Amino acid sequence: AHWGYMTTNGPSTWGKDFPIANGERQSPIDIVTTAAEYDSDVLGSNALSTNYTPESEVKLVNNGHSIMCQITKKGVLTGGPLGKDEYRLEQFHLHWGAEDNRGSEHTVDGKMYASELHLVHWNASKYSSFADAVQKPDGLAVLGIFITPGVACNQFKVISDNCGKLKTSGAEMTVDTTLDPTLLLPSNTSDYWTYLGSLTTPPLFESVTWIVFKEPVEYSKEQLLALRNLVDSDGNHMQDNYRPPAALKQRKVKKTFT
Ligand SMILES: C[C@@H](NC(=O)c1ccc(Cl)c(S(N)(=O)=O)c1)c1ccccc1O
Ligand SMILES: [Zn+2]
Repeated sequence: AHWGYMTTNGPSTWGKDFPIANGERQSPIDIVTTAAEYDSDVLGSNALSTNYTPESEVKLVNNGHSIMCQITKKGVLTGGPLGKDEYRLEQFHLHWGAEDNRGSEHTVDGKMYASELHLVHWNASKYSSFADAVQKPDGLAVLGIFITPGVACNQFKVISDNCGKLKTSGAEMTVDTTLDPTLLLPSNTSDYWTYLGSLTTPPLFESVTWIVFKEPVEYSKEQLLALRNLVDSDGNHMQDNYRPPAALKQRKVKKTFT
C-alpha cells in the first residue's frame, strides 16, 4: 500500500518499505533548547544568506501528501552551516494538523506548532540536479519555518486562495502572479537551530542539512483551514501530514543565538 499518514500506512509503518526510517540521522527531531550548542563559527564565518528571484508565475501541485510550489527561478541559499556551497531552491511545501495544537514536524521542547513550511534546496555547487543530490549526505538543505495562527500572511495568499482548486491528489495549476519566497521567511533569519538529518517523507534519505528558524510566522485561521480542506491520494482530508520526532542518536543540534 502507498505510504501516507493514516494508521494503516503512516510513519510507524514506513520502516517496512524504507528501512532507513530507523537510521542514525532521521528527521524531524525534538529540539531541546537547553541542549543545543551555541556555535559562533556557524554564525561567525558567514551568516546564512538567501538570494531568491521572485517567481513570475506560481506552479502549485497537490502531490497527494502535501501542497507543493515548484520553483522555476534561480534562488540561492548559502552561508551558515552550508559554508561556501550554493544550494538552489527547488520547491516548498507544508505539513499541518487537523487542529491548531499540532501539525509541525520539528518540535521545540516538546511544543508542536500548527504547521511547518519547508523550503527545499539542493547543492548546486557539487551536484547537477535535485535528483542527483537527493541521496548525497550534503545534497540538500531545508529551511524549516514554524507557522502559528494569527494575522494572514499575504505572500501565502496565492497558495491558500487556490487550495480549493487543488482539492484532489494530482491536481496542478499555474497561477499568473508573482511570489517572492523571501517574504515567506520570518523577519529574524539570524536565529536558528541546525543539525544533520533526513527527508521527513519517504524515501527518508539522510541528505538534509536542516536549518529551523526560531521565530514562527503567522497564518490566519482561514489560511490554515484552506490547507485542511485539501484531499490526499486516498481521498481523505489531507490533515496531520506530519512525521513525529525521530531519535536524536549521536547528533548535536547547533544554535546561532545565545
Ligand atoms: C511528499 C513529497 N516529499 C517531498 O517532496 C520532499 C522532498 C524533499 C524533502 Cl527534503 C522533503 S522534507 N519534508 O524533508 O522537507 C520532502 C513526496 C515524497 C515522495 C514522493 C512524492 C512526493 O511528493
Ligand atoms: Zn516537508
